[in-house]
Amino acid sequence: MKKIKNPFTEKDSSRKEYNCFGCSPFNEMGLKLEFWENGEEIVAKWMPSKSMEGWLGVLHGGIQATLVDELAGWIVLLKKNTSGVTSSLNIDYLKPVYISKGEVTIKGKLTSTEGKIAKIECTLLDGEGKECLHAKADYFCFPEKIAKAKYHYPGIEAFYE
Ligand SMILES: CCCCCCCC/C=C\CCCCCCCC(=O)SCCNC(=O)CCNC(=O)[C@H](O)C(C)(C)COP(=O)(O)OP(=O)(O)OC[C@H]1O[C@@H](n2cnc3c(N)ncnc32)[C@H](O)[C@@H]1OP(=O)(O)O
Repeated sequence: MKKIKNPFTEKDSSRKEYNCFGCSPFNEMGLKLEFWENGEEIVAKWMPSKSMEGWLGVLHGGIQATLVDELAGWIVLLKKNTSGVTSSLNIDYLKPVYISKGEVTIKGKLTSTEGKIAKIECTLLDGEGKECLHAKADYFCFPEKIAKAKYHYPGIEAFYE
């Protein structure tokens, strides 16, 4: 698997301005996600902690939703070569994600594009590899020019060494 570079950390102003709850390494409260590419799939691994709990021992469903939403956002950056915003997110919570089972894996891919909407599917596997969540996300994609001018999209080459 190929590690994806996070180009948003590289500007001088990043520490002050780059605060994405999902992926900024500078946001103390955030999830600090990092990403890998495996062919068509984008993959992240993340360690759940007690502070992210809902029901006793179970990873909060809102955090699970954030994990797949963030992954889908990066799938747009990497596979649509632009930036976008979540237009809809549908989640089937199939099994509880027990924090005690350790590191979860989130993976997903672009399945189709309908006009400005990228259709993305993601799964979340618990520490034992069991599929606990399946998500379908629709992402509204900005034209690349707008993404560059308004949304700090750095161009696809910035994500690779
Ligand atoms: C120095 C460091 C900097 C770092 C920077 C940060 C890096 C972060 C890195 C990585 C992050 C990636 C991961 C993200 C994960 C999180 C995702 C989220 O949480 S997203 C938030 C939740 N979602 C929403 O808030 C959507 C709310 N919904 C909407 O805005 C609308 O419903 C929308 C866009 C989904 C559909 O709206 P319609 O159906 O009306 O579509 P139409 O009219 O075609 O366009 C809407 C707007 O799009 C722009 N637009 C579209 N096409 C354009 C074009 N050709 N030219 C210019 N603008 C265009 C325009 O501004 C337009 O807005 P007008 O109302 O006209 O102001």
